[in-house]
Amino acid sequence: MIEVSCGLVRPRFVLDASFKAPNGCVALFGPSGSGKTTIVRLLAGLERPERGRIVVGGRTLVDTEARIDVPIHKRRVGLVFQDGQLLPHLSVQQNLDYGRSFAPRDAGIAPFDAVVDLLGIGHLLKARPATLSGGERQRVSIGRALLAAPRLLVMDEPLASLDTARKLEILPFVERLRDELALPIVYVSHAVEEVARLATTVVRLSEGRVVAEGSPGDVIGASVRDAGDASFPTLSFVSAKVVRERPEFSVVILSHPAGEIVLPGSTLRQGDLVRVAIAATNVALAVEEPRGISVRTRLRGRILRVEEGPGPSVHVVVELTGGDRIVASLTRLAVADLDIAEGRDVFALVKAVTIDENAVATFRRDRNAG
Ligand SMILES: Nc1ncnc2c1ncn2[C@@H]1O[C@H](COP(=O)(O)OP(=O)(O)OP(=O)(O)O)[C@@H](O)[C@H]1O
Repeated sequence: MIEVSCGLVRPRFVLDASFKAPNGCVALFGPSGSGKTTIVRLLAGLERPERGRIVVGGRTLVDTEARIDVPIHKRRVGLVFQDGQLLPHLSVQQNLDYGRSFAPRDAGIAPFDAVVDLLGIGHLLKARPATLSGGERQRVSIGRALLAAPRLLVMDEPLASLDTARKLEILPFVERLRDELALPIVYVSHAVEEVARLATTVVRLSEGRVVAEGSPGDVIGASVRDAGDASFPTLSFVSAKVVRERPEFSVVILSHPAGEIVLPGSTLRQGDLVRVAIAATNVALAVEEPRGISVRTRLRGRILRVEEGPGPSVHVVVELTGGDRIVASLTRLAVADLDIAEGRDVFALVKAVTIDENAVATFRRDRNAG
């Protein structure tokens, strides 16, 4: 469990944030200046709250009333920032050793080979940071943080400086930390697709306060419409299992009670349980089964409600056969022409190529499913 309840006042900013999240990956999400990095600094001990408490895994790091303030080097909080911050004059091996030197004696010998293996950096040990790609540098900085035997890993925009291909290279490693090492992670990001993929709990911040807290589906999914952040896309989350791999087309086929889902991607394997984030703008509706159409993903469902608004488009919420909801963004003209209304049976159509691979969460262990 990660519990934060902190207040502090700066000249133009007031933080008054509380959340309680089970172990897993807790994403701090919100617009610029909402207080994400401030919470990171409080967790790491780089800053002190004026009042409040921070408890991680039953260990109190801060309690202003009880005058507890565990010093930085005893917190066992590993930090990974956007720009890796490796020591340039040292090799990868020496950078990793430097991280290991922070591991407390009673933490036992950090499993160096296991960390190197987990992050796939064994072939880089002799290299200098300047000769690594951005993705490799981030893997090394994650390794350095892990070797200090942290009890909590805090990642502040760790992928922000990487392109899509490099992000796809790192995300599976972060998933392994979450699932295989069961290391609690606090993850800061602006990118909704990263949050959709990694988070087990999302804490949404606005102006120093927690405005929503819960599962990704609840906080950034279909059930909660935009709470004042216009740049925030409406996403739906659909969970399904990979039943077939079609490597010749670089796609996999998922089975959902409402129909098959085709996903681009080469890293998913048969049997994987995945949670796919689908943007409402990428969903179309058909009132009868379409034929002779290129869209492969055609999910059966029934319209739950039509969320009227003043603009040209509306959100139509569809309850899929067998569970999960999907939101389609349609013009009001289409809604009128097709007589789209509550209770009507429809097919939700999703073009596979519109699904962002970065937003597909894979759960190889059932405890994180859902
Ligand atoms: N050292 C400081 N002194 C005074 N104000 C600060 C300081 N650091 C940050 N702030 C202010 O605190 C507020 C919250 O900043 P914070 O960095 O936590 O936001 P954030 O959500 O991480 O934003 P971003 O996504 O842009 O990184 C901002 O208004 C910022 O200007």
